[in-house]
Amino acid sequence: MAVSFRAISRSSSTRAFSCYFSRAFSSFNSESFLKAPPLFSSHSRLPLRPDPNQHIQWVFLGCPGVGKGTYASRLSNLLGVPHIATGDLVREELSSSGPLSSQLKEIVNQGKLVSDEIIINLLSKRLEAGAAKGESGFILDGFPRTIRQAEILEGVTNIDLVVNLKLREEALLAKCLGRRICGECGKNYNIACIDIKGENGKPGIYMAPLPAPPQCASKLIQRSDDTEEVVKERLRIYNELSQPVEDFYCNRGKLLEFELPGGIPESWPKLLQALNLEDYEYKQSAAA
Ligand SMILES: Nc1ncnc2c1ncn2[C@@H]1O[C@H](COP(=O)(O)OP(=O)(O)O)[C@@H](O)[C@H]1O
Repeated sequence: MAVSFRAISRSSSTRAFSCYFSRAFSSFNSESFLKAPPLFSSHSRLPLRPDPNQHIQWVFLGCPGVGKGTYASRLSNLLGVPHIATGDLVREELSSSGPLSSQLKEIVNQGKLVSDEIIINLLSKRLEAGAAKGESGFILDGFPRTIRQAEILEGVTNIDLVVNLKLREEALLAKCLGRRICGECGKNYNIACIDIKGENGKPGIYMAPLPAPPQCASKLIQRSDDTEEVVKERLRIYNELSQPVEDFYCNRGKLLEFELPGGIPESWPKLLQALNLEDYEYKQSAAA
């Protein structure tokens, strides 16, 4: 099935982009963009076991530091679909010696967004590579971030579900500043201990640090854009651009809002419950 770009050629503002994306996606095998019914039904009370044949096209939205990567990656393991984070694609490009590298470095280190054109080019290459390996479905993390990206995505495929992760503003900065990554295996850890007291009817929130195991502890690095000044700019830009994207998916009945009640032990079971999913391995290890 060929990807049709007609749907995104409705206005002159999107026409230029549709031409660009016709080229960007021209060799892309649209198998990875086939529509499939959602995995869960909000009316069903039965917990669903992940079905390996199920095609999933989900998006994770949320502020920098909210934990999109953590939860999207856990769900991707559970559901057997790739977790595709546009931030990772940007960082891979940054660490390469490709022509885009120095241009991207300046943008990312200022906390600004990369152009829609560059980001979709990186994403379409990643999807093409995945389709060539037989990947099917995806959980997108960090895309779309602008209304234009959302419109373009909607024009080329059907997104089944958009999960909007939310966390108290006070915790976001601390979480970004505490983030550490293993330079070898790429796993994320966090040294911040967040303990916000409840006030004015708002519940408190406690998020324990996520320490690195011994094999990663000596190899921890901090992202160059996780400095206070840059994180504040990323949060400002996110807050400025996110509302129209949330409205876009809300109007289409695809948005699931999820307020994180705490760290992973509190949030993961509740998120699964909201998605009507069960993680049998996690249940067993938690009960042990
Ligand atoms: N969809 C996107 N559109 C534009 N730029 C993006 C997008 N996704 C990632 N980037 C760039 O990569 C950087 C890192 O992204 P990410 O790891 O998702 O960080 P964050 O913690 O800010 O959500 C962003 O600050 C931005 O420069």
